[in-house]
Amino acid sequence: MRKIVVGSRRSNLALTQSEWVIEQLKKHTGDKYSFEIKKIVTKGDQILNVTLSKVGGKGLFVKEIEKAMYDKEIDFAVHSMKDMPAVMPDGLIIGSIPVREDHRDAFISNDHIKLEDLPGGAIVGTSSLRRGSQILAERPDLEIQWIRGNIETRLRKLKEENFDAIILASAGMKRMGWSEDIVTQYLEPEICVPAVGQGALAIECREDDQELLELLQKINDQYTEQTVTAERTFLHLLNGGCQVPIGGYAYLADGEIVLTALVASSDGKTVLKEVIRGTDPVAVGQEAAEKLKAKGAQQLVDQAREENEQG
Ligand SMILES: NCc1[nH]cc(CCC(=O)O)c1CC(=O)O
Repeated sequence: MRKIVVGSRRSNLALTQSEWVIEQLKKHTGDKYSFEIKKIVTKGDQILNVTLSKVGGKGLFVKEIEKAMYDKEIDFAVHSMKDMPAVMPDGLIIGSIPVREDHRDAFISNDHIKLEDLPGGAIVGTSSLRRGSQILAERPDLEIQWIRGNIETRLRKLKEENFDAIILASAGMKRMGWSEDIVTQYLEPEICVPAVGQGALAIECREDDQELLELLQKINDQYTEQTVTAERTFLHLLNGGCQVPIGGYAYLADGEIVLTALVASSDGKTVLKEVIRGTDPVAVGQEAAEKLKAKGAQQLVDQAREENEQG
């Protein structure tokens, strides 16, 4: 019997996701394998009081985990797809993309007041440029304030601090089994295009671990893989990092991928959006990037990067 060690961040969401993946795998393994979770503290978990986009973005949550994988202290790790960098480091691959949870953002307000009914000047907490921008595009009279911390911390801050509403990923809420009584409304992509990969998981492992790769493929979901590939191709070609509001969401309809891609300014005054259809996920992602660049997306990305570098 092989013992498979799963590296996980120590947040409740990360642990829940790792446990969920182990449960799915166990349906295919019988007692051929045993599983153990090893908790790993990442840099991103340590600096929770700084704006994420200012300290280095997505890589923050995955570096330590990848080192443990190279050192063979762990065999695989479960990440939220939206926290994954566009390009994988040498020797590691995404060995499996399981079926996606809810892709939408969840709007959560005190007293369950809907987004359209919030009074002018109401304060919405988010640390996501993408969410802030799209909320302001819809409701320019609201105020966006940065809020940080894991899901539990943000929900506590909504109650205890001066926020009228916050926005979280539905997927995180649902995975924790909390959504029903807490969420005020789910924001459809027409209102708020989700983060690329939102709701999906990425299982990362060593590329030469054939035995594990074979096992992980059993819980790979083709639909999710194709749609996420379209989204990630777009993100990669825009090369925006965390510094500019970018969103992307794809679904399949009549055998075609339908990708909605968005690049915007942080104040929500400029919103560039394209809907692209096609059968090849990579081609769809490429076309979305090209069309948005033709509309001026690259200038938005470059402008945001300059502002960020100036402090
Ligand atoms: N930004 C952090 C993050 N990364 C992944 C999730 C959970 C949802 C998912 O799997 O996409 C969250 C929380 C959130 O955005 O509210």
